Amino acid sequence: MRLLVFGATGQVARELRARAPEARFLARQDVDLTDPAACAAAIATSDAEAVINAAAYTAVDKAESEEALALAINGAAPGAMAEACAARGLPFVHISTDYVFDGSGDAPWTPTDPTGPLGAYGRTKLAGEERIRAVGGVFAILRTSWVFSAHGGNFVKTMLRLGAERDKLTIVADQIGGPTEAGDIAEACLTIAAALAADPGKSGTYHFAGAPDVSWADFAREIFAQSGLSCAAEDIPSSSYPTPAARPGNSRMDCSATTAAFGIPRPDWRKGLARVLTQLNEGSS
Ligand SMILES: NC(=O)C1=CN([C@@H]2O[C@H](COP(=O)(O)OP(=O)(O)OC[C@H]3O[C@@H](n4cnc5c(N)ncnc54)[C@H](OP(=O)(O)O)[C@@H]3O)[C@@H](O)[C@H]2O)C=CC1
Ligand SMILES: Cc1cn([C@H]2C[C@H](O)[C@@H](COP(=O)(O)OP(=O)(O)O[C@H]3O[C@@H](C)C(=O)[C@@H](O)[C@H]3O)O2)c(=O)[nH]c1=O
Ligand SMILES: [Mg+2]
Repeated sequence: MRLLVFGATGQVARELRARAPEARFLARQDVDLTDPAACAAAIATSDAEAVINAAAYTAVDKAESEEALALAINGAAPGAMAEACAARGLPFVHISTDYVFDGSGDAPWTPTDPTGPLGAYGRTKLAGEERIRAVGGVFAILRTSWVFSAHGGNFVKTMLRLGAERDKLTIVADQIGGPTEAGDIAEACLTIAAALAADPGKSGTYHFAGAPDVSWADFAREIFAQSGLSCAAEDIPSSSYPTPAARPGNSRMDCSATTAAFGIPRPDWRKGLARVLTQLNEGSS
């Protein structure tokens, strides 16, 4: 299937490139997502059979002071992409986030649960979702969480850096979610694009996160254990780690509809972590 992908350098985009090298990947210099008309034109002039958006504004704390820019990239651009896809009947796969939820309770969020973002990044990602759903067409919004890979900036690479410098780190233990390897997300996007082309009736909003659900502190301990770093992770509450953006406490996501519709189970992130650490040791970062 001929694919057009927005994004080339990000965590998920790089994993898509590794799995679908023949696809067309649009980097920032090809199409800037602050220009919705350029996003639409790239689709209108393409011979692609499906479109994946793997680009976004992902700086959670910085978004608090740059919400207009984040909204252009995470809201207006995906809306323009969805319209251009719908005009041509092309399946559109878009990635969203657990940060659209308010983090209350401890039950896994289902795709139809009420949203309530706590910060600017989550608000702008929700705006993108809402524009895509309003357009309709053939689409899947895939909400994922806590993405890591050997490339780019992510929690695993932060912990490897800090864990090599320090004997002990204090890590929040009251935010619970599913770490997700970017390679697993790329695979899911490719499967979903093909499934949507075959059955447009599968259009909708879906969840995809690695299992099991853990705290960031649990995640850090597994990173230190698997990498052999002798650094302790001490549990702290979020209140002891103030950040510009508030993050959800409960980021657990119910992924059962994704498994039912597309046959994709929740991947074990501990295996994904092992693969990423191997890649990093081989020096492919
Ligand atoms: N990272 C995470 O933990 C999570 C991410 N997500 C979602 O998953 C998706 C993929 O995220 P991830 O791979 O981590 O993203 P990254 O932060 O690794 O990469 C973001 C990508 O978006 C591109 N981009 C940003 N601004 C623009 C712009 N103005 N014009 C063109 N391209 C732009 C970047 O290009 P450049 O390199 O030029 O800056 C980069 O390729 C996003 O939708 C994100 O919201 C969901 C849950 C968790
Ligand atoms: C470095 C560090 C972080 N933390 C905490 C802060 C935060 O609550 C948590 C994770 O920090 P990060 O800044 O890596 O995470 P953050 O950038 O908020 O990650 C989010 O990114 C966006 C794009 C998403 O969509 C989300 O799913 C999620 O992955 O760890 C500590 O408690 N101690 C530390 O030493
Ligand atoms: Mg971050």
